[in-house]
Amino acid sequence: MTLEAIRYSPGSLQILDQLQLPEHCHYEALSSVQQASEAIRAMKVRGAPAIALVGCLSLAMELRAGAGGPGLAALVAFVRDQLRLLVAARPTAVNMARAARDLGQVAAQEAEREGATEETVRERVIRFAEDMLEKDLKDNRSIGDLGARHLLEQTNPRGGKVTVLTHCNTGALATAGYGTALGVIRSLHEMGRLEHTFCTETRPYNQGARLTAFELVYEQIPATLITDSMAAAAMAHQGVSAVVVGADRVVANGDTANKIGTYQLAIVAKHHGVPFYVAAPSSSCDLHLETGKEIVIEERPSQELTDLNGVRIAAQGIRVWNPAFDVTPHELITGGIITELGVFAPEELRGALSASVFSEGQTLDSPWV
Ligand SMILES: CSC[C@H]1O[C@H](OP(=O)(O)O)[C@H](O)[C@@H]1O
Repeated sequence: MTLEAIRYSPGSLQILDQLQLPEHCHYEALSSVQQASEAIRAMKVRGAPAIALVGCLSLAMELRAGAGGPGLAALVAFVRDQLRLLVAARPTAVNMARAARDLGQVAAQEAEREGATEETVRERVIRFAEDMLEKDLKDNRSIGDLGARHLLEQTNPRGGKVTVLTHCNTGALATAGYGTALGVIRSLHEMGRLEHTFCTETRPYNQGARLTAFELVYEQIPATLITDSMAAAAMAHQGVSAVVVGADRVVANGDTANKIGTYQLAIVAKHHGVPFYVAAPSSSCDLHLETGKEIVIEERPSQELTDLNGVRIAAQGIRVWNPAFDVTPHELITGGIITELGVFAPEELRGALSASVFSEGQTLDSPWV
């Protein structure tokens, strides 16, 4: 069994407080959108898919408790207002914005249905949010298996094992379970084809050292922790077969926003001829944006860089730049973009996804919320 970032049953939502990992496994109960928004902003829960799941399930909790209304129009307006609050919590990952658009559509469409009541609107939205959990887990298993098979074909035709380098945390702690890039590593391990994993510590939040290392040790997957600055040397001397990272937003031309440090990994991988993969569900793809230049990059508080476990490690008075993400140009994504629908070259993405990413009646430029 993998670790659970989210524990949900009708009427109960808990998140594993990832600020306390790996020392303490503390689950925090959430019962409102405001609480979820604050937990997401504080990065108690993080990871593009997990952010969307916790946000939507917190709205389900409120609706199950009878929030919103009275009247259908007021209820739909309430749903949309709550979703906007969640989308505003962290701007770079697209998953929450996509889920907000979809949930808003579900509420509005049900409210317009002949015979609709407040109860049926609440039920439709709750069910959509709950179904997201199972879909994410199913998508991640597809991403893991499709990515593992593609990576093996591209890097190791002789049937041996491969060594993969990954960045940040893209595992069970960033999703409903199994993970995206870490899902590929899990699938390689299950196939008996994983020689070793290198995980970068991923300063300044240390998702790699605190979360990915925790998941890999927990499941006894062979892995070595390295600093972000060791990645080039690892690719030069440690037999790295491929780099696989996650994504917060993949745009139409394949440019990808992901955790800060991803861009330089892609440059180093290119230099060493190491295939560079992005693993992400289609819900992390945003065909509304043409290139990565349009992606809003979140900047986090300077204390997250200057302090470590509440102790200041940087000189007082120094200025800080702390972007949480960077953008990797599509031409550096040489292995491909691994989704639950298949593995695509960046130039194939738009055609492959545009027919399937948008729900009925959505167009390429449908507004998010
Ligand atoms: C499958 S998680 C995708 C993505 O989210 C992480 O960012 P954060 O920890 O700030 O939420 C990281 O960029 C992962 O690659």
